[in-house]
Amino acid sequence: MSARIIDGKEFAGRLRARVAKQVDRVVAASGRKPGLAVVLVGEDPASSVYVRSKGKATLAAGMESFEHRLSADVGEDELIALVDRLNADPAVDGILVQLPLPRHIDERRVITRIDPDKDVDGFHPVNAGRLATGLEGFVPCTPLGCLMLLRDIHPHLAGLEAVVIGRSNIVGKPMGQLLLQESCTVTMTHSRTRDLAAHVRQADIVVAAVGIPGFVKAEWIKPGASVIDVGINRTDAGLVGDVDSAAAEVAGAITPVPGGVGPMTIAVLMRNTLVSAARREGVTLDDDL
Ligand SMILES: Nc1nc2c(c(=O)[nH]1)N[C@@H](CN(C=O)c1ccc(C(=O)N[C@@H](CCC(=O)O)C(=O)O)cc1)CN2
Repeated sequence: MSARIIDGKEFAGRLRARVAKQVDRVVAASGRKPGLAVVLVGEDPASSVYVRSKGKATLAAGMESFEHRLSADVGEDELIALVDRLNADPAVDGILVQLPLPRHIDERRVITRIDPDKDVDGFHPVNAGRLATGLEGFVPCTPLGCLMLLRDIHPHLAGLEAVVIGRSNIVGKPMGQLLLQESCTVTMTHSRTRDLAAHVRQADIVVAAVGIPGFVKAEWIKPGASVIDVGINRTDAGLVGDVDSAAAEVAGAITPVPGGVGPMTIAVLMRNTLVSAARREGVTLDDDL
């Protein structure tokens, strides 16, 4: 049996179209477009591509894009000063500092300086706490995108066994929280989990976010399970995920790499930016976001 291939690119396109349709509500209420500020430090080629894509997607949605490119040797204090200016700028609804940052900059200090109510990446500890306690805040884009794909496959997630592989603050931990909120039975695993295969074999849902090419083997997957592959690993063979490609013969549904989770990250960022602007301006949005 071959798995249904989950077309994240197509799903993301539809989400971006729904966002674009509702931007006018903020414009009508406030006389201004929602604004997203993206900060890139250095010239990492992949990060440069992602930042360019974010700028293009922001403009395509009818929102304002503010791009700040700083040299790789910028001082931490200078970066913090920029974040402070963006926090205070009324035209900016969302602030995103592209990661990873150069090693001389303390990523945590920068992230915690962003106003939590403009933190459309959902990385600030206040937003992590809001997610963990069920309060309204911002949820990191990649795991929220994964959840949207999963909800599409499983209209009833409650009671399903979910295994998350990876415990990063950006994907693994928030993914676990989101699945828990959906009443899944969640097992958090990582590279030091004993007998990972045994955990994965029990899972109706597997989310792999470890950053190791082909780490999750096809024979670990329960037949019919839904597999969300968050890995984007650059190898000699091109871009590959964290899940062995043969898993598509066993799973019920699986995300491809590329074209699966990746495009959802930027689409959800557009969604979070619109939501931020709507909250700040007291505008009500449709539930389909
Ligand atoms: N501040 C942030 N930094 C980073 C985030 C983030 O959400 N916020 N996530 C990643 C990078 N990222 C967005 O920033 C991102 C990664 C991948 C894709 C994507 O569409 N990937 C394509 C493949 C494109 C390629 O060739 O690389 C796909 O999977 O189809 C979009 C955004 C780390 N940093």
